[in-house]
Amino acid sequence: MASKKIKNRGVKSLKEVQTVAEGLKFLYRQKLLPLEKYYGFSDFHSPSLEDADFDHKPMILVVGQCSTGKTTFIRYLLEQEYPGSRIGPEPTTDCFTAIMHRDVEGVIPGNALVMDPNKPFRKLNYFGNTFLNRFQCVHFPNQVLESLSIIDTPGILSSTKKRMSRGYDFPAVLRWFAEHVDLIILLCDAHKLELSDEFSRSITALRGYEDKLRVLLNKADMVDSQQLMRVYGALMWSLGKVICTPEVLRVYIGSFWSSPFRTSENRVLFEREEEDLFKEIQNLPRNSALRKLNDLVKRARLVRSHAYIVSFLKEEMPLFRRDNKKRDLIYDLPVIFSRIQQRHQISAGDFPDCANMQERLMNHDFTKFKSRKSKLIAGLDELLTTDIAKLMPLLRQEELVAAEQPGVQGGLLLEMNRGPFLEGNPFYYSGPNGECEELTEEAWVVSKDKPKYDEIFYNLSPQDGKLSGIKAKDWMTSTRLPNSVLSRIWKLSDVDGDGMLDDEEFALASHLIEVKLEGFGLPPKLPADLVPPSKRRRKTSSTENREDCAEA
Ligand SMILES: Nc1ncnc2c1ncn2[C@@H]1O[C@H](COP(=O)(O)OP(=O)(O)OP(=O)(O)O)[C@@H](O)[C@H]1O
Ligand SMILES: [Ca+2]
Repeated sequence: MASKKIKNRGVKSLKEVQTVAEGLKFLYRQKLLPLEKYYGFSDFHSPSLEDADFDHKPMILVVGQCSTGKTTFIRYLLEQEYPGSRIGPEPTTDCFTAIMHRDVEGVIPGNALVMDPNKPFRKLNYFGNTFLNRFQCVHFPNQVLESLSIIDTPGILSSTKKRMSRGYDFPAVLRWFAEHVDLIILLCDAHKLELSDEFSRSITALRGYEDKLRVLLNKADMVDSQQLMRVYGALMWSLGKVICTPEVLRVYIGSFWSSPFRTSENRVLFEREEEDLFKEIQNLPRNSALRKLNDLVKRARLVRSHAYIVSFLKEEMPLFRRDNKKRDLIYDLPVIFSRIQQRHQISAGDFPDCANMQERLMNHDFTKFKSRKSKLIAGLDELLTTDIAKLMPLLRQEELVAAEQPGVQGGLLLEMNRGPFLEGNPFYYSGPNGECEELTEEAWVVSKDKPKYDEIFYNLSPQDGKLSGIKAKDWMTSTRLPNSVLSRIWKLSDVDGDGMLDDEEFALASHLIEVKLEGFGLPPKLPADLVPPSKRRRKTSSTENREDCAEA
């Protein structure tokens, strides 16, 4: 789905805007940005927003401790390794990597990336050179990436690894990304759940964005059910200490890679979980406008509380003995917070983290703060009370249009709801019209093992030379490969799309399973030399006149 690029059309009032993104940009520039600048919001919280922040495709941030399987998960989702990625038991990823779509493959280093006005990363400049040396964008053609971008991150160090300084504020960078992405996927290792200090600090940085946070309890097939329950409990308890709303956190349990499950014990659970997760990812583009609106409202509320805090501190400063007063004010900040909350009827949730704010305030000269400017605050109140509401009809309209779109396609998401591997839609599969390969002279790669596969095929008692989807599924599931992979194999093997496998299609499926078990990737489309001989056709000028070619 093409992302909508909204040009700055010189909109003068809210009535003129045609899209939600355009409206949000207009409101931001008119009513929020002046306030942010006036009260030095970016010195305390996050840099100001730019047009690219409202236009970009949905983004997913993948975070987690070292070796929890972040890069593996991304490869699984894309069905493709990204250029330069490394996977291994030792800490491997040391860069923040934005994985994006482009027709040509390439890498853009951080310093150049923050110069590009069309990418939403310009403000990362703020985190300095050490960070930029650890930031890059890799781009290549991939169907999933046509509708979303993914951010791979360096592993959060676990307690046993010696803590080394990163040279940049890792939690602050995470927080910046958390603010700008649509979904945060936090991976944890069910097999080795030891949560470190850096983990707690990083999770704290995600506070306020819990609505985007999903936890993946990965490698869950490596432990038995009883241990899994214990790990799940321990995880929720640890997260509960750092995140205020652990009960609403969605945890997906499974093993998110294309290798077979270690045991079949919880297979059905893992499969359902993965299906739910993939559905959520698939729907990201549909919910993108609403998410951007939500984020702007959240930001506006924080800006409002910031304005009250800063102007309060300014007004409290005396002419003399300022240092003492500043110290007292910082010490009293919790009390000041609640006084402002009561006086202006602002909910505590709109306020920044108090300890963080105290730390930041130390480095500021309070006399330089600005006092209250009622006009600016009134504009902001108007934004929150009436302007956003005016965008609602546009939002509904966009949601209706988006609901018609298929959502994210490609990679493992390609075959969602297809083949006999998902409930509710057991055999439906519309054949790939006109995708028959042209007749080639190439031999069928599967031929040499066909007798071996035939034996299994006939043992499964096919009817009229074909194996039903249910029977084929039972057999394919016994390989313990995840359903998402088997579903892809099904799609590739059921060449004529009749929801059944004949002997050749079965041999092809078995061949692909072996390929997968040996650790190779699946082709996105069946290559010519894999198409079963009886399914090979010659392309003629008239489609009706397709002539079946005899077996070689
Ligand atoms: N679902 C899984 N089940 C079992 N092992 C897995 C799973 N996913 C990944 N692994 C293994 O875990 C190790 C770490 O994987 P990977 O490099 O993807 O993790 P990472 O989180 O990206 O690590 P880093 O933080 O170092 O970048 C690899 O050896 C990989 O093969
Ligand atoms: Ca990695």
